[in-house]
Amino acid sequence: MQKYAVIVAGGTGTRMGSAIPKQFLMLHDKPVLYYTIRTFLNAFDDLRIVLVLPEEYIDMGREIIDAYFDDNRVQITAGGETRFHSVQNGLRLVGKDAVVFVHDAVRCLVTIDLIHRCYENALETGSAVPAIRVRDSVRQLNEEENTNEVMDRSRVVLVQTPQTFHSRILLPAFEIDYKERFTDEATVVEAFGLKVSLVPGDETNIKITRPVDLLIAESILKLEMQSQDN
Ligand SMILES: Nc1ccn([C@@H]2O[C@H](COP(=O)(O)OP(=O)(O)OP(=O)(O)O)[C@@H](O)[C@H]2O)c(=O)n1
Ligand SMILES: C[C@](O)(CO)[C@H](O)COP(=O)(O)O
Repeated sequence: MQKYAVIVAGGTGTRMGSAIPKQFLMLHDKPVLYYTIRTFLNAFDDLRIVLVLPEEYIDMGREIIDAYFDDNRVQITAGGETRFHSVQNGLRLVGKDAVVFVHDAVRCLVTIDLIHRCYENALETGSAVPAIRVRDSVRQLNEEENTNEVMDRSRVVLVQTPQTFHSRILLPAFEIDYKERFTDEATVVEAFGLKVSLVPGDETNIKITRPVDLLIAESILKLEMQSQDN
């Protein structure tokens, strides 16, 4: 089975507030993007990457690929106005009979185990959406009455990437017109009329969104590097 990872790095990182988009910030001694690409390439020898970048950062992205990776395995394309549009652009380079991982470039601590778990589940059921349980109590805001009420947290999960699908599901699903609720692939596939299957995500598979996330990622990476040394 062909395997593609569409790695979306087309955002500008407004919540991070850095001079360059967060996917290019340094984590330890390499750009955030480097770790994401490395893990996917190491997960399967025959996996190809479609890297989606902001138009104005394509040269910077290409420099990272040239410096660290086999550029025969990585294709670059330009992103769009929202994450949905960036995924749509990336999917144009994906083959028809394949398993497709769609992954946030800024979830750079993704593990090979999680990628394999998603692959196996997508082969079996057509989809795999990683998710973790919530640790905090959860409340719902009722805007109309300006009130709030507790929710049953055992019925709530936090959704991660790589969201993984057979291309025969994902490609037609992404022909749909954009809606604001399409914050991930699962919402698009559901709008296409299919259910998605959840798999256990990883606590450490965080999305670097705000400056504090970069500090957390740095600490997790340090721990991982220490455990590899021992
Ligand atoms: N038009 C966009 C917007 C986002 N992304 C990517 O989608 C992932 C998750 O998005 P998010 O964390 O929201 O990144 P940004 O949009 O860059 O951040 P912000 O919302 O703070 O501006 C990131 O890897 C980001 O680069 C993308 O490819 N194209
Ligand atoms: C795809 C995602 O990472 C799943 O949790 C998330 O929906 C991306 O959201 P963002 O607002 O674009 O960061």
